Amino acid sequence: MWVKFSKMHGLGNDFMVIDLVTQNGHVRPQRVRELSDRNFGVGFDQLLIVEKPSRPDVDFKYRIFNADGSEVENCGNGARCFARFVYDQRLTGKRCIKVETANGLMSLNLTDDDQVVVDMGAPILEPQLIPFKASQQAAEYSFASDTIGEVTLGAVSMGNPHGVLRVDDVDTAPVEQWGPLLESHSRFPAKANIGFMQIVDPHRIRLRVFERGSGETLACGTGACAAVVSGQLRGWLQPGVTVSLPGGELFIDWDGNPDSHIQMTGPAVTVFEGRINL
Ligand SMILES: N[C@H](CCC[C@H](N)C(=O)O)C(=O)O
Repeated sequence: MWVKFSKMHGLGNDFMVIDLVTQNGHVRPQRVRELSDRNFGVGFDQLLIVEKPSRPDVDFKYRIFNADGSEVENCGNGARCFARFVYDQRLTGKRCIKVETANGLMSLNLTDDDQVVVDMGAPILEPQLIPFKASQQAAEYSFASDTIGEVTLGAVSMGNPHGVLRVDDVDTAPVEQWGPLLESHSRFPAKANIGFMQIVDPHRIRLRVFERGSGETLACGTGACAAVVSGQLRGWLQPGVTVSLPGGELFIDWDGNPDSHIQMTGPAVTVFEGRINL
């Protein structure tokens, strides 16, 4: 089934975006893996699918697939590109767009200065909902890893699971070595995205993220939210944080109340359009 697609990115975290509202197609994990290949396919970190919503008070359904073909609950950088895509493709004339994901509802707002503000919802901190194996909820957890030794991290879900480690310098952090080990650690029954966070000051961090199902990416929106939540809960950060990722900067605003929603602000860029046999 030939379909049109857009190739987009949010700070270098790159996506293939397909409208299955006006086009027909079915997503198969094996085909996702083929298309995500940067030599034999289009190449992307995630595939984003636009579908008709399942409820009348929502504009679209937003589905996300990692490069390995796994379908996941949320993608922050993808949400900004989703909003830009449905507006530019004239699937909606709205600049405030409500979408449903596997994690629930999100509001996406296209601003006049070419940014996108996303209401990312409230963080999920209860271990069993992250999911993370722990006897009780805490701001950080320490446990032994056979290969790494003692590990201390924060555990936060933004609909998708994240582990957040503090490091002195992201440039020398063991992302390639520890990322895959912690991504698949038994304490994360659904695996996890692993963030390596350097505290610059109470309103600025540097961050690298080894993403579940895609490896290290140039930016991770849910990872930025998880890192800011973890940093504030651990007393290192104050509300209103600029997150500097290898691909650029996001602004993450959370007042520290566990029930409060997190607002993420950042860019979304269309690189090219194409046609592909899905
Ligand atoms: N790899 C993530 C999904 C994409 C998240 C990331 N690209 C973002 O911007 O939030 C996971 O398996 O939960």
